[in-house]
Amino acid sequence: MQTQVLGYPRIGSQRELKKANEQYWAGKIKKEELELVAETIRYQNWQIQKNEGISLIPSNDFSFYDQVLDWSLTLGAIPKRYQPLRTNEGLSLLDLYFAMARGYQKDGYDITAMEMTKWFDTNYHYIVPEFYKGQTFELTSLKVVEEYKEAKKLGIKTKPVILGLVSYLLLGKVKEDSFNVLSLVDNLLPIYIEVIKQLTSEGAEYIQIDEPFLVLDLTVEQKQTIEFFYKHIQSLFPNLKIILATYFGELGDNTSLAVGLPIEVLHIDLVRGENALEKILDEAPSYLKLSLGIVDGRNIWKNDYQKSLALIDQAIATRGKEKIWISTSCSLLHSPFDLDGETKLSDEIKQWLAFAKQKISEVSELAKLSVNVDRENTVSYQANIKAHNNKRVSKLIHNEAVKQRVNKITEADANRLAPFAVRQPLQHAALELPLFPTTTIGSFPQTTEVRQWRAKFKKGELTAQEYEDLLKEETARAIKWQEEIGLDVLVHGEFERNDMVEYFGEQLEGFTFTQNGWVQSYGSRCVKPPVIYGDVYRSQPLTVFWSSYAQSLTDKQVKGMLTGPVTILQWSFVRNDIPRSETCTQIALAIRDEVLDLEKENIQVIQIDEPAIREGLPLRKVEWDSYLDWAVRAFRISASGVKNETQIHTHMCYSEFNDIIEHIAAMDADVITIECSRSQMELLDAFAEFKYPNEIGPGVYDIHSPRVPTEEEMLHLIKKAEYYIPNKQLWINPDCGLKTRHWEETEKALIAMVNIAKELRKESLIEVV
Ligand SMILES: CN1c2c(nc(N)[nH]c2=O)NC[C@@H]1CNc1ccc(C(=O)N[C@@H](CCC(=O)N[C@@H](CCC(=O)N[C@@H](CCC(=O)O)C(=O)O)C(=O)O)C(=O)O)cc1
Ligand SMILES: N[C@@H](CCS)C(=O)O
Ligand SMILES: [Zn+2]
Repeated sequence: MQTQVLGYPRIGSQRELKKANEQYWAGKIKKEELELVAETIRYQNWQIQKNEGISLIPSNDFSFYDQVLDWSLTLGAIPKRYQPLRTNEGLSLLDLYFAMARGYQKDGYDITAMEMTKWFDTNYHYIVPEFYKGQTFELTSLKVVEEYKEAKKLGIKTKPVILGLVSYLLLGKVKEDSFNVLSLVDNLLPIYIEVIKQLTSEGAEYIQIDEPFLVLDLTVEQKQTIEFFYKHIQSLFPNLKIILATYFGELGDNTSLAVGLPIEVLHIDLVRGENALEKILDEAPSYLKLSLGIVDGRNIWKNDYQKSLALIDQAIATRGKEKIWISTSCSLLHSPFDLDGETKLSDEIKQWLAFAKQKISEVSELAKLSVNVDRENTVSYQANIKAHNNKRVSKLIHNEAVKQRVNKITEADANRLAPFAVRQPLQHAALELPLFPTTTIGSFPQTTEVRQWRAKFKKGELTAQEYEDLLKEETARAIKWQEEIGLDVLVHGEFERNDMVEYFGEQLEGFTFTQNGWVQSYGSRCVKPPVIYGDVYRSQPLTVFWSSYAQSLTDKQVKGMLTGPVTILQWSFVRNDIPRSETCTQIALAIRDEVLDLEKENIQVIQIDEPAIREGLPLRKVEWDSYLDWAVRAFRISASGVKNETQIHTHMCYSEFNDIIEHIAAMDADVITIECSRSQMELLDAFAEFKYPNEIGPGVYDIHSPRVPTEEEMLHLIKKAEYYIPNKQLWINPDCGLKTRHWEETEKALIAMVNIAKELRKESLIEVV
């Protein structure tokens, strides 16, 4: 049986790439040292897969920052503003690449970064290609060819991975003029041909072409272009064996298109599209090989061999074993590296898990078992069955009280006492805030010191009291500084949190967490998603201590700061034995309890962050309503227990709102703060058109860049916001939390932001007079 892996985690088993990248950016190591780290990671990844006996190992799945940005550089899709860097002889292609990802503000240059957005419905972010009318392309980076050659030298004949032409175009954003992005196909095609030519002449037999858009709704023109592309490539390279990789969902109405393409292998995601197998087996022509993506690349649960083998058996019975490959559902980019390194997980839970390294063993084992007539008597099969049986009956997982509480939720539990129109004046009277109230989104810089205190505390080098005292000092400093600069609603700064989801996961029951289960979120930034293995509940307050402490230091309002149920769900590894909606409701009840405890402690403004609500939207539109119904309801359950006077905020970033605005409104938060500056306030369009009734804080500056915005820039954005939203509804705040920033730029930016609010208030007084 042939096996393949669609992609392997590239951050390194100990996040070596993250550390090396950050050192390179800080000028602490040379390019050669960074490249050596990268080479070592690639070598190790290939070796791990080879040792597991994977038949087709990917190359070009490594990336210094992001695979879509790699592809933009390969194709020469470099926005014009980077032209001065291209002609600067002191800068390498790698420097240009990092400048595109992160912006370039030094040596007299001030060039903004390219936009970043969510990779489908994952928590991974890619760099959005920018397209211009009539844009031309040129082969600029040969990374894909070089990495193929590098593996070949090591004796491994890989399958290079590239992004399909239509998916690449659809991932991008049209800039300046509005035009049909498919009009660029003719200009782009020659570069694809050139890349494939170079790869095949180096000996590449297989190329994996990723076309994830095939699991989304496509227009007729998009479908035709996909067909045209593959037919064209196959006519030019008749000996090339194309593996067409689709993932993150079912092919659905694109099935006949996909199975009819002139390709060698069609890869399908059987984790997300288990029910689609029959249709594909029916429709696929007999010569087509099917790669079954049976091992989940997006979760950490051990594969259920019994269930997987039933599907594999069905496929083999229909097509014969020569036509069936075994694979991961998608790239393992979304999985942590290696379970073996986890020494603190309970043995009971650990036996249910598999990280990337274990997942490739599963691919290999499944391939072997699928052709073994005596599989039931093998050690690997027996061990797998035993682990799953243990899980099914484990006392760790089920909690009757939680299930009963979920069943008893009433409509009233999901509704505030009075509508917003009644709540708003009560809140204004209670909070006495000025026009254009200023606030921040929650986190302040997580400095190296703060992270080191936590690391030392975890290693036992600081006592709990010492750690708490240091965090108290940091919080007190932040409160004092916010008071000094004149912010209206203060935050405690989130210094005690390692991450806005992991922190909650560490304290809630039904969750466990890992020591080293890092997954890349963007560039060098990683997250360690907690693991939800059982029914969730709150056994003790989660945040009350820090919010109350901060509130005790000031007469101004301090916002309580919580992560919402949908975001906790979305950014965790979620149990797969009950529907996600049920787990989400359990989390909502836990957060509701916390909201009520904060209110009891006289916290009058409480923010429940839901940045992931948009990202959780199913890829197919037909499934949107059902998701939005339970997701919005979960938020409402978490927020609705409070008095009318208590002001509930929510926050969202990286989100387009146009198509879900009525559901955002249905969340009924009193104030929503959103990331808005990079779209130059265009995101407000949806709120204006919908006549969104509640209050809004459109972000007035981009927090992802160290660049300090000028007062003029921010003022310009607020003036634009006023065009969309009446100023009585407007708040002034940055785009998102400031945890990734340094204090130096944070101070300058926020002082400027507060100044502008003061100016605007003066202006509005003059207007009234
Ligand atoms: C808002 N975003 C978030 C997303 N998902 C989340 N789960 N959380 C988010 O905040 N998705 C969408 C966006 C993505 N944005 C970000 C932004 C920033 C990060 C980030 O900064 N990640 C950190 C890791 C954060 C963390 O967990 N830190 C821990 C451990 C820190 C650590 O590495 N310690 C060192 C020792 C410390 C030292 O000596 O310096 C170690 O263990 O080796 C902590 O603070 O305790 C990152 O560094 O990548 C992610 C997503
Ligand atoms: N409260 C969080 C939200 C990030 S989306 C923060 O400020 O970091
Ligand atoms: Zn945010």
